[in-house]
Amino acid sequence: MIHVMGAGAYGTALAVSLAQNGPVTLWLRDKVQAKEIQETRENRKRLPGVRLPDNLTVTSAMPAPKDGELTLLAVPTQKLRGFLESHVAQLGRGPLIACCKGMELGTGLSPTKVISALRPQGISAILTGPSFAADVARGLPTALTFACADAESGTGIQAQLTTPNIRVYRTTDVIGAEFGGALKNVMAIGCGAVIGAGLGESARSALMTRGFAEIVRVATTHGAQRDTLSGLSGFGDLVLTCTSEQSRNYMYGQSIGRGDVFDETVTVEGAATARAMTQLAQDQGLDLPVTTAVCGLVQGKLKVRDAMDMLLSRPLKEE
Ligand SMILES: NC(=O)C1=CN([C@@H]2O[C@H](COP(=O)(O)OP(=O)(O)OC[C@H]3O[C@@H](n4cnc5c(N)ncnc54)[C@H](O)[C@@H]3O)[C@@H](O)[C@H]2O)C=CC1
Ligand SMILES: O=C(CO)COP(=O)(O)O
Repeated sequence: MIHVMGAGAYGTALAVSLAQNGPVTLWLRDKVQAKEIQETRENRKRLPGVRLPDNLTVTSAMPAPKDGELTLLAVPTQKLRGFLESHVAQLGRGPLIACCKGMELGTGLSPTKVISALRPQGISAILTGPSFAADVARGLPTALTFACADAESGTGIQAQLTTPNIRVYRTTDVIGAEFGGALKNVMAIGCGAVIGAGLGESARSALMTRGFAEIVRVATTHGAQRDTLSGLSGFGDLVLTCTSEQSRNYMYGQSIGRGDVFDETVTVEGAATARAMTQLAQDQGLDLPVTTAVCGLVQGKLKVRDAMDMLLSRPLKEE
């Protein structure tokens, strides 16, 4: 049995795909909604048009995972601490696998660090990489990174997370996987803003590339390996998110660029992460020009043109 916590778009999609291997429980906090999804076999709110397989059970009763059973945490990064504070005692001693991308506002902590802070014993790991929920749920091919500091346990979990349409690669570089996944969303907001403001695709390419250099710089400063950042969870997800209109971060950026209002209920991880990383950069004396510019955009303190001018007028240097 695999347990998935959070029936948002991604939690539901992962549950659907994993159910190809065996029984899965999908937990959500709202009793009425859980009953409706379990009965209609569809998560109309978050993942419309996808029929849930028979061996996927949707419930609002918190399951009690047995030792060794995997629990996937698919709530947004900024909600992870609150979720764990309420439920960590019930989750047992099995591996807890974050399926979210971001850094926590206020602490600058990554998802696995938040998990370890609330449950110091046991494995905390992360599943990340380029994949839209709708693609995963429809059985389209995807490749993800599973990062677990313990190589032996990681190998076993990698096999359990692999499904007919999700090919899972393994790494022990948790820091690299988490920084790549968190910061690609920040860059996607910036790229969306560039396109929304009509600055052109050449400008977007410049921003993506310099954004990637920034991700590598900050992540390696924190101990990440370059290879991880060039892989699925870094470069791979950056490309997907900065170029696809399926991405909420990218579309949020576009709305900033156009000066439109964006639906505040939509999950946009990069907005809080830009603020968390800008704070971290200030505390640690790091230079993160793109992230800082995106932070200015999401806080409404900068216009896209001014942000671009700021980046373009920095001192000239070697690439
Ligand atoms: N949607 C996608 O295509 C992908 C999403 N992700 C990541 O997955 C994570 C979740 O995103 P989505 O599922 O798309 O978001 P979503 O907005 O579709 O759903 C979030 C869910 O979390 C639940 N939730 C919020 N706070 C909670 C709490 N304290 N306790 C229990 N449940 C809580 C909400 O009720 C909602 O159902 C994010 O970090 C995102 O970056 C990763 C890859 C793809
Ligand atoms: O992380 C994602 C794709 O890998 C989903 O991106 P958005 O959260 O921007 O929709």
